[in-house]
Amino acid sequence: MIWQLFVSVVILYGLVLRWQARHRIKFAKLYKNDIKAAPILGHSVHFIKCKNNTDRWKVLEKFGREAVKQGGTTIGWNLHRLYFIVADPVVAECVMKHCLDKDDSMKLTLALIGNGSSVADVPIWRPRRKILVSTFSQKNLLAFTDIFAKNSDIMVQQLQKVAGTGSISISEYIMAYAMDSVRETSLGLNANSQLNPNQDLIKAFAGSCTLIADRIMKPWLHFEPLYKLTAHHAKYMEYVDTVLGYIMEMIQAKRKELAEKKFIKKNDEDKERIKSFLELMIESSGGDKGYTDKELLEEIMVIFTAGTDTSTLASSFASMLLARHPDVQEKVYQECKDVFGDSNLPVTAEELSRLKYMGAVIKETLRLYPPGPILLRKVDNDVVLPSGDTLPKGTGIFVSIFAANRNPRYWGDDADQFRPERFIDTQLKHPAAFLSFSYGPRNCLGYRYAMLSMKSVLSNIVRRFRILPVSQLELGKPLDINYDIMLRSADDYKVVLESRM
Ligand code: HEM
Repeated sequence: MIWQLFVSVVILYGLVLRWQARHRIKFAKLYKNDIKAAPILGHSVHFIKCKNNTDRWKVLEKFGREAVKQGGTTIGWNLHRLYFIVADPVVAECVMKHCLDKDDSMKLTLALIGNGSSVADVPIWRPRRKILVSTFSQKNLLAFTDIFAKNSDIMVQQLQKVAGTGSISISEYIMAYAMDSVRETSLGLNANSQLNPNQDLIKAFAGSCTLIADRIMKPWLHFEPLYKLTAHHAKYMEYVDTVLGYIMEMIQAKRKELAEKKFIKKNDEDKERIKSFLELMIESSGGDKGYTDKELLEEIMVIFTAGTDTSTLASSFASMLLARHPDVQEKVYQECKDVFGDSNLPVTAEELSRLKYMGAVIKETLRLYPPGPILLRKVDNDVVLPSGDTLPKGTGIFVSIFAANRNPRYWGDDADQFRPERFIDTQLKHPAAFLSFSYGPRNCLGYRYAMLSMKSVLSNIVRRFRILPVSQLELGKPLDINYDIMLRSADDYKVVLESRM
């Protein structure tokens, strides 16, 4: 009797879910996907078979490529949840304009970022985005170039110590540079972790990001009440408390400093001082009447999380690609010689703006290896697609930046080849054809910051070192990649540096 009751409840629940999903089921029938789906599990069956993140990435890549094969879009079922998979710029432009809410999986970062603008729901995000935009002004960014120049000089001094000693993992050095630059531009603190690497904040920040990525890839850790019982959660909270405690102290100190300065007349030195994101956010949000300490903490965490790993990965991938394409590296080197001559002075914003070919190398790197290869959003209201079909509320959006950036319809038959000239010779076929920094009202705010920072790093490396592959067999070959919510090198970013001096 109990058994029959249980079966009846399960069947009834299934019917309710199906009735709720009726518009999505109708929509799904309009799209073809040649990748087989299993009953109940849907396409998520392909993830169950994966042994590690490399296997998971292969499945995700396959879905993106399937969308391209089917004309730019396809669908995928994750249990009863429907995802609309997009690898076409025209459709991407539409969904990224109209679907601004992030997928629920982003909520797994809650303890670290809270309601920070990169993950917040639209009503919280919209006013915060306005404040953030004003802090990324051209004037502020150009002032940050001095910080990038100083820190990238320290980075090459560290690299000089290991040049000529065999293969090194270049991302370790670039990550230390990025942490110092982000910390200095966001908090105004010159912490110099490149010279003192064993700092609690650095370890705790890196540890918390690793644990978030690990959790996102393990669906059994997604259910919050159960997750809270695990050792994983305990370790994560230990890291989070260290990071947030440190930044909160900095916020309170800055508030105190600003309150004391209010009554002192500004002198010339004060006017020329570089203002950090923290100070700019306090001012732009309305000073004492603006952001609370908690809101400031959340927005600083956005800059930390959005700004460190992304540009570290891009500069590290670019270094590996330069090692595998010596002809491209030679052109970058010649351009650096034209712009900097024999100067060993810190780079300036004006000089960085003249590095056009290097700009193309960075974009081509980001096109082929976008640090965030997948973008997940959700549909809160029905959206009419360019095809005239209605994308129903409740559907998930999976934009495969990786596949769209390699879509041959927009990039030609050599779309998988590393060819920086394509960013110099030709115009984009569609404004959303290059999606690495996303597109639309919720795109990346750090684009210009990242370009200045990456040019500073790469110009300093290329001027001082010849970057070589670990083996001659790697020459001209694409990179082997891995995934843990970010695209990573499967070869630990290994290169060999040879001093040019
Ligand atoms: C190569 C480097 C970078 C890449 C490839 C990149 C890419 C992205 C992507 C794909 C998004 C998601 C946008 C969306 O959901 O549509 C994003 C958001 C964001 N990025 Fe970046 N990013 C980079 C560097 C940076 C840096 C250095 C900063 C800050 C210093 C930054 C700040 C932000 C912020 C604030 C957002 C949230 C925007 C919003 O939700 O309104 N990014 N970025």
